[in-house]
Amino acid sequence: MIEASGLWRRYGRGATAFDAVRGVSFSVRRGEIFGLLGTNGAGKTSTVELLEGLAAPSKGTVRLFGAHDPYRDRAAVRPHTGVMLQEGGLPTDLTAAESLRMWSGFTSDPGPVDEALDATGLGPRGDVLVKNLSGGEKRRLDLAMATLGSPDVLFLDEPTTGMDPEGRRATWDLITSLKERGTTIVLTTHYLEEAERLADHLAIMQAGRIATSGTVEEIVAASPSTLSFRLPDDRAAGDLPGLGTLGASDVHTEDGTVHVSTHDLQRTATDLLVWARGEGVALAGLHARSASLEEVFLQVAQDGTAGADDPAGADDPAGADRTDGGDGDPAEGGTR
Ligand SMILES: Nc1ncnc2c1ncn2[C@@H]1O[C@H](COP(=O)(O)OP(=O)(O)OP(=O)(O)O)[C@@H](O)[C@H]1O
Repeated sequence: MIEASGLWRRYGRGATAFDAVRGVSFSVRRGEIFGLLGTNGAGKTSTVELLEGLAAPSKGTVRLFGAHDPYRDRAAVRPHTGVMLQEGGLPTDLTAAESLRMWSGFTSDPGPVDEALDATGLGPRGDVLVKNLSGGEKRRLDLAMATLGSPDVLFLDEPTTGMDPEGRRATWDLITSLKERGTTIVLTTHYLEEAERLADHLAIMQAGRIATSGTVEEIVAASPSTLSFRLPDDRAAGDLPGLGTLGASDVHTEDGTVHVSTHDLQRTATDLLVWARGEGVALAGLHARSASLEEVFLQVAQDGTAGADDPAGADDPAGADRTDGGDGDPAEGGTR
C-alpha cells in the first residue's frame, strides 16, 4: 500500500540547506500498522508529510496503492487517505459536531458524525466549541476527522499526545479496530508502549535516517540480553570465566552488581550456572532479561547524537535535486 524508496527532504537552500530526511526506504502492506519512532527532530513528521503528499521529496519516490505519487496524483489519492496532523488547525468557533459536519462535505463517503464522535469518546462533547475543548479532546476530534471517510490508508502523527491514559487506551482500541477492518496505518509516536502494542513493524529514525527497523522482536533481538547478579564478598567479576568462554560481549560491575551482556542468553546463562555450581558460588539476585525497546531507542539516540554533526547532505554526492520552499509552488514550501 505504501512504498517509500530513498526519500530525501531538504529544507531551505544554499548555505542554510538542511536535510531533515536522508535516504529513507520502507514499505507497508495492506492492513499493517507501521510505527515510526525517533527523538525530537529525527525526521518523522518530515517523512510522513512526504507520504501524505503534502510536499514532494527532494529525492526518491513515494508510491501509494501501487502506482500513485501522493504529491502529483493528489486528486486520486486524497479520497482514500486519512490524515491526522500533529497540529490539527481546527476552526475554533465551531462545535465538535459542526466541525465534523463541515468536514463531511470535503470527504468522499463520510460516515455518520454521531458515530465518529462516539468512536472517539466525544459523544457528550459534540456541542462544545472547539476552542473550549481540552488538548486531549482536540486530539480526539482530529482523529474523528481523519477517520470520518473510512480511509484505506491512515496517517496518524502522534495521535495520543496530550491524551489521558483512558483516552490513550480508547484510541488504541479504535486504531486496532480500524486495522481489523483492513485499514493500513502509519503511526508516529513518542510512546514506546504505543508502538509495541500497535505496530506490526516499526522503524527508529535518527538524524533523518532509519537506524533500525523490523518487528519489535527483531529490533530487540539485535541488542544484547543481560544477566545480573551479586557475587559473594570474597569474589569479583574478574573471577568469572572469560567473555569467550561465556559467549558474552561485556562484563561490568555497577554498585556491586555484575552485569553480563550476551547475544546468546541461554548459552551464557548455562555456562555461568555451571561455573557457579563448580565453584560453589551463590549468584545472589540472579536476573536474566532481554533488551527492551526503550534500551534500543536510547542506544540509537546516543549513537545518532555522536554522528549527527555530519554536514547536511555530506553523504549525498549527487545532492538533493529539488528543494522545499522554492519555485513558487506553494505545496513545496515548508508545510509547517
Ligand atoms: N519548514 C522547515 N524548515 C526548516 N527546518 C525544518 C522545517 N520543518 C522541520 N524542520 C527541521 O527538520 C528536522 C526534522 O523535523 P521533524 O518535524 O520532521 O522531526 P520529528 O521527528 O517529527 O520531531 P518531533 O518528534 O519533535 O515531532 C528538525 O530539525 C526540524 O527543525
